Amino acid sequence: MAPAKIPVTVVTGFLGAGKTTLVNHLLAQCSGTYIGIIVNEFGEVGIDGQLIVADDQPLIEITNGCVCCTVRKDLTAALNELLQRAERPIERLIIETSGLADPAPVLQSFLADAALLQRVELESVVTVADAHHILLHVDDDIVREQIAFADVVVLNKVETASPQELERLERELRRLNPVAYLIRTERAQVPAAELLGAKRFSLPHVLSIEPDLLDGEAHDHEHDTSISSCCMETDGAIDPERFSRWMNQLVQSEAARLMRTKGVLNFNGEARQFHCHSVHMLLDARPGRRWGPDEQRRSKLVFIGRELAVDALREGFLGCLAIQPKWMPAPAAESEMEHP
Ligand SMILES: Nc1nc2c(ncn2[C@@H]2O[C@H](COP(=O)(O)OP(=O)(O)OP(=O)(O)O)[C@@H](O)[C@H]2O)c(=O)[nH]1
Repeated sequence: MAPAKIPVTVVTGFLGAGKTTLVNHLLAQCSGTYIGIIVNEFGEVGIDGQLIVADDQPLIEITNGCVCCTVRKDLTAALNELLQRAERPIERLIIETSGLADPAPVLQSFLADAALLQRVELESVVTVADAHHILLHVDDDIVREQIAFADVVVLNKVETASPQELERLERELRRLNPVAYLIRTERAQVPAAELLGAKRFSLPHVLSIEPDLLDGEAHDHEHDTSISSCCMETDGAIDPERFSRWMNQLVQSEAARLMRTKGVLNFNGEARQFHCHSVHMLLDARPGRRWGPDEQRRSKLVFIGRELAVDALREGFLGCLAIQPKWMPAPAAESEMEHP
């Protein structure tokens, strides 16, 4: 008898919707299950790999592009690598796409790869929608595709919207996808049993949206090339007050251009990491895990947006160092990329 196929859940949704929060919540509920995780980030420097709490679970981070195009081959390679290097048989796979990924080519990677299809089975596509921001982006092709392809839509951050707004959002989501199972959540608190184990993926449904999906070469989606990312990194400790002041000002002054920041920070004198997020003007910072005794305490902050003022961002970030250099050095590392 052929071995059972490994169920795969694809978690998608726009920048900052709550995908990593959802993945962490699912992992926390499935501590007895050996789950392989692949996480893809838009920028060159990965942060999500550090934000996902996957202590004993195998995790591969794909950076340097968007999983739906430039690194599509990397996704298949990452899947094969996970399956090979796992210490014991993987029971389930979760793939978190970048917030700018078109889900169609991601699904294509599975459905058009005969060898992979022998081993894995798409169980469901879960799209996280941000109740606070979805209407800002709902006209973007990528967002519409993410919703249209969903088997489940998790309408997250519901505490930020009124009951009337939620009704309106749900009508909009239903218009884009009349068949998806819809769940309202705060902090992506979905019982794992509602998402994992329920086979909801429907090939006829995705083919009705993208008829040539099974044609391995087809790849006709468009990207918003005006969105780019850059990352600042430093080994110097960050002053929490300076940083908080700077970030608060930044998300307001750059509200039109800055869509997302996420970072892991080494705050001066703190034994724990600090995780900082902004989604447009919504700011969130909270302590993360303790730094390891021999771990290099490197701060990383990724910015995603339109026409990012990279020099000003770098200057602002270095201005948060606890010990200000006498001369302003180039940051330890800095990278920029544009959406292909
Ligand atoms: N207010 C509020 N914030 C939330 C909720 N769920 C998640 N967040 C916050 O939203 C921010 C983004 O959450 P993530 O889970 O990192 O979002 P993501 O979709 O993985 O983001 P990308 O990887 O950039 O696409 C974080 O600060 C979360 O703590 C929620 O229900 N309400």
